[in-house]
Amino acid sequence: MKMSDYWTTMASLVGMLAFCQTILQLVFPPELRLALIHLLTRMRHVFSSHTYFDITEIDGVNTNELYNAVSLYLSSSVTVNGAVSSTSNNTRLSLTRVPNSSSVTFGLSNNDRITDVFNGVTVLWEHVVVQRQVQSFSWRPMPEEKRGFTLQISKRDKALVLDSYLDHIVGKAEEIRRRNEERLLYTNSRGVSLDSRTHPWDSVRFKHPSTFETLAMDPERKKRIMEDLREFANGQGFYQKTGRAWKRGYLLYGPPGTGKSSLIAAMANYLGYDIYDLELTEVQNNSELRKLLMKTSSKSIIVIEDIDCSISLTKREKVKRKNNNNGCYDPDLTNGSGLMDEPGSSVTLSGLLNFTDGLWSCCGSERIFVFTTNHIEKLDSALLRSGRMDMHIHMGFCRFQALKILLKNYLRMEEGEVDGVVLKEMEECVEDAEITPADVSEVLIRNRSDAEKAVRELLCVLKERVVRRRKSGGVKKKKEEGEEDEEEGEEEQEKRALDSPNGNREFFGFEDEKDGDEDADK
Ligand SMILES: Nc1ncnc2c1ncn2[C@@H]1O[C@H](COP(=O)(O)OP(=O)(O)OP(=O)(O)O)[C@@H](O)[C@H]1O
Ligand SMILES: [Mg+2]
Repeated sequence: MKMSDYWTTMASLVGMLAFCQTILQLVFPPELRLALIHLLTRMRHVFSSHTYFDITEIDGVNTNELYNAVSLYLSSSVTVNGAVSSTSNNTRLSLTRVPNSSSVTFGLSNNDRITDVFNGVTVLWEHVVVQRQVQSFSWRPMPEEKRGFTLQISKRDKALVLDSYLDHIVGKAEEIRRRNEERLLYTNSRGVSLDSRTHPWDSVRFKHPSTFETLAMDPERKKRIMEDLREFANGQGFYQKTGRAWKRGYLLYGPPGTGKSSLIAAMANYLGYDIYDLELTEVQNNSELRKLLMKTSSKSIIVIEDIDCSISLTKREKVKRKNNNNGCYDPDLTNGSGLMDEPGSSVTLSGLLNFTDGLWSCCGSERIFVFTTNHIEKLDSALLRSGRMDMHIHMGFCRFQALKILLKNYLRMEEGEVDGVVLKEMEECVEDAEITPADVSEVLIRNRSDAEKAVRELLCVLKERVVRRRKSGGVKKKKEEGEEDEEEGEEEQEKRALDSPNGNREFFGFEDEKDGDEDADK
């Protein structure tokens, strides 16, 4: 018998069995009917070219996590770009909105089907809902309906499901869950009791609109950061294999208004993480800092803004001056700052480094530390040393690529829609103008109802700034260094400072400090 004949015969047999099932439902009493239906279903499955997997909502008495995961997963495959995909037009969708979420999710209605394609294999999902038989007594009341998903997959592709499809579904569902839930912004306040019962962090809903799409930044750098974040979030296996704590540190530096806080918000929105905004000045000592860390959840970003303004670092430098032994100061050998003078009285650099680096940083997992500063040169070399913060990101003045993103954000103007001559002029002067994205935004917001006017005014502002800077000697005639610009210079400077111990001292302002001290003494 030919293969095709074989399958045709099988298909007619399966069809016949299905027909018998329907007849049975009409003719026999319920108990007998149920038993025969079971028998016929089994026979149908034996002769069918497909394998079936049942995923019921309640497994014994416990809720089946896989059911919820499939439900969420299918809700995402139903909506692609807002359009209904991979379902026939007849498919009914149910709409749900979970508490604390602003987004609506689609789901498969009762007894409807949907196809999904994974690694080139098409599978069929059916949402099976049947009425549960009435229970006379139960310790745990069951829902009236018995719900489950049936996955139909070709027998030859069975291994695929067991190997990777279900893992894929669980991973995707987790991602959707995080995306749908609203994120929280936590902050610490002074004097909160840190006993085991109270929560030292206050939280509010975090609804910052900043995303990587709206962030005005060079697209290449943006892409690199996004890849880095994605790799981190998906890197559980890597961190386990290499024996590293599953955490990552970013140092964002640059002038005010260049988007450091906006980048943090974009990171949180991108990964769906909560933010812990740690106010270091409110933390009384290292042990309080440690307790705060212990009460953060995983999948979170722990932020310390303006780290150079933190009291601990200033104190540390004062102690360093007192203890200075011919400039051979090593922040890692001493235990940091004011500790020696005032034990336990304040947060010290070593306490902070333990917080990010030491054993305590590993309680919990999947955490990102972000420090920001306007003055990287004021930071202690111990914080900048390699291995401390994994990525140093310079947020600089607005450049042409970033400017175009801002025009799109605020005026909805694509590159082609702006007058070519004006755009060219902007390109020529934007770097010399040394304008922050915040200042550009301000001009655009002010004139957002009239895009033409906004662009004209922005060009005037840029030109004025260039003229002003030229007068004050801030702009060189023409950059002979070509593209070797200031940003590169700053990063180079940072590297050089770290490489050389003497350079280090200058770069991190140890020389300036003397003046500062003298001022203070006066
Ligand atoms: N790179 C950017 N992309 C998009 N918007 C930006 C960017 N930089 C600044 N802005 C705009 O300027 C405002 C201030 O930016 P933001 O608070 O992120 O700057 P910052 O670098 O954190 O400043 P500070 O050092 O003062 O904390 C933001 O609300 C945002 O609208
Ligand atoms: Mg900020």
